[in-house]
Amino acid sequence: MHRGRLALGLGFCLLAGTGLCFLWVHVENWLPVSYVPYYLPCPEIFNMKLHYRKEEPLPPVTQAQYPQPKLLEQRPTELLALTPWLAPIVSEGTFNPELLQHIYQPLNLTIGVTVFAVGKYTLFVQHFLESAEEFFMRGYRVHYYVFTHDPAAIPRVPLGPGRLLSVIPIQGHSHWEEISMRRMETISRHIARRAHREVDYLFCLDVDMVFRNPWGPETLGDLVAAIHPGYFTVTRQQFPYERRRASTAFVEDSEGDFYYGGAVFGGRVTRVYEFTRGCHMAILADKANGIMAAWQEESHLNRRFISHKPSKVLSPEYIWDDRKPQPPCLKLIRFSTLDKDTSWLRS
Ligand SMILES: CC(=O)N[C@H]1[C@@H](OP(=O)(O)OP(=O)(O)OC[C@H]2O[C@@H](n3ccc(=O)[nH]c3=O)[C@H](O)[C@@H]2O)O[C@H](CO)[C@H](O)[C@@H]1O
Ligand SMILES: [Mn+2]
Repeated sequence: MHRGRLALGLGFCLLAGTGLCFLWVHVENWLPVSYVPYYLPCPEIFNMKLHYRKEEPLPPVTQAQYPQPKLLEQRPTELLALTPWLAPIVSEGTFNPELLQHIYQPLNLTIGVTVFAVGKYTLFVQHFLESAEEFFMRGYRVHYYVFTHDPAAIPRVPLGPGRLLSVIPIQGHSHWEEISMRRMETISRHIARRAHREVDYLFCLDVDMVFRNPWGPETLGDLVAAIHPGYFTVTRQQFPYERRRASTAFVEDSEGDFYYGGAVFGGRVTRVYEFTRGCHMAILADKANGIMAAWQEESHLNRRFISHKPSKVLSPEYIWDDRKPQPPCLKLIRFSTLDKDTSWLRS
């Protein structure tokens, strides 16, 4: 009698167990997959629902051998106007501002700008915003996003009609490299959470800079890069790319088009999302391997622009440096880095 009950009980347990296993296999297929490699410093990004678009991202360009395009290819005072992949290189004289105004003004676009002001860099915000109000996308709707550890330190600069300022609190970091590199992560999250609903295009700029001449709709494009003022006359072997194979930002001697500056990039908000997210992932992979690229996020940006070509390139008019004299090939300077006391600022 006892044996019979035991056998029945065991049989029931076996049946229930098999049933539960079967159910689990099916339910598991429906659960969202989460990839959380244990070693990553910020694994939450893998669990966030960041994809809000339906389009598929463009596949990366695989390595190809071709001669380096030279900005000063023709005459010393004339800049190249087209890349080998047919992206326009924007400089004074290559576009008609009135015509562009007629085309872009009716589109009622909103242009976003991200700037970071952490630590002593809050000192730059006033001059940056005042000069942007004078020269940046005049007559367009503009939304400035200022990321800072200290919102009280951000001055309330008077803004023109249709122009908005959002101050977004972020965590400060003790190392300037970390502050600078973390921008890729913060920007991609900010687009996913908020900016994709608020702006059509987004420019990501350094704050230690000022606008000196008009920056208008000629700069709008899907994915926009700016040629670094320090390297437009040298060969690609001399570009300060990351040259250690251990880094995800590694670039071969035979690769590279222009050396782009980390202080200016942008494009359509969805493309900037993909771009910053890709750079952030590469930075995380380097971190996991205990490596920091030669020029931090600028190295990752340059690596990514080799395989994901910009659709528009801005000449150094859009990213100059006050410490350099204006060369004859640049008819005007539109946006420039201030001569700053770097060691004091970063201390
Ligand atoms: C000439 C030169 O050396 N250029 C490099 C340097 O650019 P920069 O000297 O332009 O770097 P930077 O000191 O302007 O830092 C970049 C930006 O990060 C923000 N920020 C940075 C530090 C800080 O304590 N608080 C803060 O808010 C701020 O918006 C600043 O504009 O560093 C970058 C790496 O990031 C790139 O490698 C550049 O090639
Ligand atoms: Mn800077």
